Amino acid sequence: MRLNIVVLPGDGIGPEVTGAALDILEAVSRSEGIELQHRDYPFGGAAIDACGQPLPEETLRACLASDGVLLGAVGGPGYDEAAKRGAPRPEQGLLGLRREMNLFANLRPSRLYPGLEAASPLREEVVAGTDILIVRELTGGLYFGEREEGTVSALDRLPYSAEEVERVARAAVQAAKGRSGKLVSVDKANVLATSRLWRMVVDRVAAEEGMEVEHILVDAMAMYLVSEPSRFDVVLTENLFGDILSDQASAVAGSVGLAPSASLSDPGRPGLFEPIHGSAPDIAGQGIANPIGAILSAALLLRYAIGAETAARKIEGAVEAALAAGLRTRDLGGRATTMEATKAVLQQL
Ligand SMILES: NC(=O)C1=CN([C@@H]2O[C@H](COP(=O)(O)OP(=O)(O)OC[C@H]3O[C@@H](n4cnc5c(N)ncnc54)[C@H](O)[C@@H]3O)[C@@H](O)[C@H]2O)C=CC1
Ligand SMILES: CC(C)CC(=O)C(=O)O
Ligand SMILES: [Mg+2]
Repeated sequence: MRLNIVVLPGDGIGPEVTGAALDILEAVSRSEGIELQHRDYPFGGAAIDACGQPLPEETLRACLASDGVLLGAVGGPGYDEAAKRGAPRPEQGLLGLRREMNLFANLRPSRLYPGLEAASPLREEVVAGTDILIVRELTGGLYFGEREEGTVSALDRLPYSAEEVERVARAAVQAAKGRSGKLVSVDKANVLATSRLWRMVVDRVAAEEGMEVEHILVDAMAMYLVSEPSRFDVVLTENLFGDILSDQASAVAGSVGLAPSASLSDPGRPGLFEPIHGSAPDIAGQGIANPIGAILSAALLLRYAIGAETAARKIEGAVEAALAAGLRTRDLGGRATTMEATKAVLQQL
C-alpha cells in the first residue's frame, strides 16, 4: 500500500507536533508495509514569511494531489500585529485550504482515556465514560460569510444553504451508525434563521436515515458538556459552535493537546488531519507541547485516506497504553517533553 502525504507544519508548536506525528507514522508504516512518502510545504505564517501569502499556489496544488494532508497549526501574535497593518492572516490560509479542498465534515473526537480522570477539571464520577464525537460543519457559516471590517461598525454574515446542512448531517448520521447510534444536533433555533433551517434539514435527513435525533440549544449544550458529558455520543453542529464546543469537550477529557481531527470531503477526495489546538505561542519552541493530538490525527489519516484500519488502531492502542503507563506531558500535570512523549508512544508500538 502507498501513502503520499503533504505535511504542513505551520507555526508555533505546529512543527514540533507534526514532527512527532511523522515519527509515529513512519514507524507504523514500516511495520505495516505501507510505502509512505511525505513532503513539507509552506503554510500559514511560515508561508507568509517565505512568500507573502498563507496558502501558496504550490502548497494548494500538492494538497489537492495528495492522499491526505497532515497539518500542525497556524497563527501567532506577530502575525496578528502585522494583520493590523494590512498583512494577510495565517488563519485565512487555513480557511482557504478548507474551502478549496471542500472539507465540509470535521470529525473531532474527545474521549476520556483510562487513567486520565485526574487531568479533567471535572469530578471523576461526572467525567467517567466520556466519549464524544463532534461533527462540525467546516466550510460554511460565519467563518465563510461576507465580512466588513470597521472601527465604528463591522459585519460578519452567517449564511447556510440546505445543501450544506444536508451533506454534513449525512456524515454525522453515518458516524452515529458506526457508534452507539445516539445523535444530538446543536443549534440556536430560538434566535437564528440559519439554525431553524439547520433543524429542519437535520430532522429530514434523520427521518430518511431512520435515526432519532435530539436537538439541544447551544447555550444549554455548553452547560451539559460540563455537567453530564458522558451522556453524549455524536454531536452535530455548525462551524462556529463546533469550534467552541470541541475545545470545551477536549478540556473535559483532559487537555486540548490530546484531541485530533479529520476534515473530510466527498469520497475519493483527500482529507486534512490536524490536532484541534492552535499554535500555542505561550509554549512554542520549548519542546513541551503535547504531541498526542497530532499523533492521533495521523491515525485518522491512515484510517480515512487509505483505509489502513490496523495501522490506525495500532497508533491509537499505543497512545492509550502509553497514557495508561503514566505518560503525562505538562498540560496533563506531568513533566514529559514532546520528545519523551513521542518515545513513550513509539515504545508501545
Ligand atoms: N487549526 C489551527 O491552526 C488553529 C490556530 N489557532 C491559532 O493559534 C494561535 C493561538 O491560539 P490560542 O487561542 O492560544 O489557542 P491554542 O490552542 O494555541 O492554545 C490554548 C492553550 O492551550 C495550550 N495548548 C494548545 N495546544 C497544546 C498542546 N499540544 N500541548 C500543550 N498545551 C497546548 C496552549 O499552551 C494554551 O495555553 C492563534 O493565532 C490562533 O488563531 C487557533 C486554533 C486552531
Ligand atoms: C484558526 C481558525 C480558522 C479555526 C479554529 O480555531 C479551528 O478550526 O479549530
Ligand atoms: Mg478552534
